[in-house]
Amino acid sequence: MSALRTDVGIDLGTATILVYIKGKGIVLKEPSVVAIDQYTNSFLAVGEEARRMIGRTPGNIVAIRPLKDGVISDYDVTQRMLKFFIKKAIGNMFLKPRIIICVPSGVTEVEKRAVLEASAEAGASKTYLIEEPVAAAIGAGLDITQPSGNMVVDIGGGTTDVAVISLGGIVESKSIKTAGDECDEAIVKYIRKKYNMMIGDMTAEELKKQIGCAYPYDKEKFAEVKGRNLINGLPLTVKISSNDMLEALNEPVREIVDAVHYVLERTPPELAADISNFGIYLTGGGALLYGLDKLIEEETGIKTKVADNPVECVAIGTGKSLESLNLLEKNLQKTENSRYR
Ligand SMILES: Nc1ncnc2c1ncn2[C@@H]1O[C@H](COP(=O)(O)OP(=O)(O)OP(=O)(O)O)[C@@H](O)[C@H]1O
Repeated sequence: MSALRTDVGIDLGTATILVYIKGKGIVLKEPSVVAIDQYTNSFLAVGEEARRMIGRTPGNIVAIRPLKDGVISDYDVTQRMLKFFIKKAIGNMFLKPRIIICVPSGVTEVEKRAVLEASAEAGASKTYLIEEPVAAAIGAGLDITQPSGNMVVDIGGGTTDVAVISLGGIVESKSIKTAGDECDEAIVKYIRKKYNMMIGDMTAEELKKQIGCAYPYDKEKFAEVKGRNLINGLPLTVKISSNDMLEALNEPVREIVDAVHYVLERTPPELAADISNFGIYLTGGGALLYGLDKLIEEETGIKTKVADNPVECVAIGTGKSLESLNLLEKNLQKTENSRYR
């Protein structure tokens, strides 16, 4: 019977949800967004379709991200969303799956419980939690089972997790609520102040992906951005430069670099020596911000590398940990669903 059981790994991210099925790999990757009709409380759209509705909905419809800031801010919606994605990814199973879900390293016991309950409600037979930096390190291809220090900086939508991992566990870490979303907000604020123009979060995110940077490009880049003129209320188009982006993103980027320093300063010397040999690995979508690796390398003097497939690292790591559930057992918090029924 056990051969029929499916093991599922989920990266329940604030920006993206990825589902990994043992033996198949990543089968689903969608924005963690739902559009809800407030009159009926029913879901109108989930995932990519709902993301396109952000900032464009009439009064009775809201497009929300229930996991904003790396925590479950709307429990009921998260639960329904998780259930929807699990069903979409695996269909109706004969045997209920075992599920490993990734959570940011700073989550509270209450938030962990909320994730476990949501998973149970979504049909898991057993749910295990794995801390995001551990999954990110495994996904980045680091051998964390050895007694040597590995540093991972996972920059997601809502949180940045900086962690030093050795022997499969976190030795030192810091989780801050500054990541991709804060960068988008910083861009919105900067453009409002400098150009008297209001742009939406999605436009800011596009701009960040196009010409955003944490370190100057060799050759300055430009992009046109459309928004609303705050003085006369009319549509406006402005040409923005990558140097604008550098200035706009200075504060959130600085907070991320400071978090790396904070963890390095508290890392035991033997492990710090390992990190300076092996380097720092950046994972998560935020790792794709141009020049962040260069900046961290310059500021710490330690070789810094963006992992392959940074957006998928956590899901891949969660998936790989399914293969060695027993080995990682001590880092996983096991919960029988029956406790929550
Ligand atoms: N090319 C890019 N340049 C800069 N940022 C990017 C790029 N591609 C994606 N991002 C950002 O990465 C973030 C999403 O990353 P990811 O999918 O790893 O987050 P998450 O795992 O859902 O969030 P969290 O770890 O906080 O739960 C978004 O803020 C997105 O704008």
